[in-house]
Amino acid sequence: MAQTPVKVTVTGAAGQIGYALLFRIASGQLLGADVPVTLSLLEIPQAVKAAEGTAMELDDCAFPLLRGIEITDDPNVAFDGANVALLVGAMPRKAGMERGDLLEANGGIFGPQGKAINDHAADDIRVLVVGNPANTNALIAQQHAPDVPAERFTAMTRLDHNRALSQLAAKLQVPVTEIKKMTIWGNHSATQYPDLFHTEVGGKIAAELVDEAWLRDTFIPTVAKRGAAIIEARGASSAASAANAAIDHVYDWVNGTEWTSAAIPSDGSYGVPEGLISSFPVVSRNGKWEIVQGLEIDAFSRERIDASVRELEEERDAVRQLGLI
Ligand SMILES: NC(=O)C1=CN([C@@H]2O[C@H](COP(=O)(O)OP(=O)(O)OC[C@H]3O[C@@H](n4cnc5c(N)ncnc54)[C@H](O)[C@@H]3O)[C@@H](O)[C@H]2O)C=CC1
Ligand SMILES: O=C([O-])CC(=O)C(=O)O
Repeated sequence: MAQTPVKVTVTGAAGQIGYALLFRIASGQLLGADVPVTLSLLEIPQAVKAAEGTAMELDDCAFPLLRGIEITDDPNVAFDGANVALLVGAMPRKAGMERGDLLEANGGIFGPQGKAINDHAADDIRVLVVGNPANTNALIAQQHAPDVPAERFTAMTRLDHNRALSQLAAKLQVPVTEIKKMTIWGNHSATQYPDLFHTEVGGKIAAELVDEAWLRDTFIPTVAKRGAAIIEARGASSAASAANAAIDHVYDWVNGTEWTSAAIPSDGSYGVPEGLISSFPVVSRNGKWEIVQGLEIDAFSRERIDASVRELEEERDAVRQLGLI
């Protein structure tokens, strides 16, 4: 029997991440090479025409797995029956801004989209928030979707994870595939903590293979500030690498994976207040993210995890003050 296509809704479909993402979804890289999809593209009215242009190009690829494309400026239509929602549509930051500066500008987008997901999405909906500040936008969307299980709302720190893998691989002159158990903790922001104390390279702990000054003064800031470095170099924020990370996140969530990083609602593990959407070491089993348990956290790591979590609490309090949650 023909398989029912999976409906994937992408917001901000006419933006730069959208352009790097849609063709990969349609080619089967988001869910699997045998999973047919329909695409729903949500845009603001002034960008619908550009999204239509992208849809024409998608048609022109004749992707065997792509069973339909819908383009709309109405979230209630876009999320109707959606199985996967990639919330990308939001303003990107410019040179000199921190991601937190986008809180007010972008926060207002995610409440109505959360409500539309609540009211219209399929029962198995999975949501990945990419638009910044991603963790807190995910919290806003989740708070407007009381009927959807809270753990279906996640935010993207996979790009940070992949950046950390690449930086470490270059330092140790090993292929990225040699590196296991990399972790990003906390917020997708400059306070994030890429942790090498549980990372393994050839069976050895990565923190013991590099000197402490490099770890503290080069590795951590390079990973945490990579987004700004890309903006500085490219004149625009990361797009293809962000799309790639979104593909990695959803593919692994649906199909299962060993240790990676994802921002998911805290259950209180590792002292992260319950409910905050914070990055953790995770595995995916049976279509669900699970936090890796039982890790020892030393004082160096504790201080950095706490700082990033404090920032998440401040963002949560700020959006409360703004009446967004
Ligand atoms: N979590 C992460 O690792 C990363 C997050 N980002 C964030 O992703 C977001 C998108 O980045 P780009 O694609 O480069 O931006 P872009 O400006 O190229 O595209 C954004 C698109 O969103 C649309 N949009 C705005 N409001 C919308 C709404 N209410 N509903 C639907 N669509 C809407 C705009 O019309 C535009 O086409 C930014 O917030 C950026 O900071 C970017 C890189 C990495
Ligand atoms: O830094 C930005 O504004 C875009 C982003 O989130 C990233 O590249 O990590």
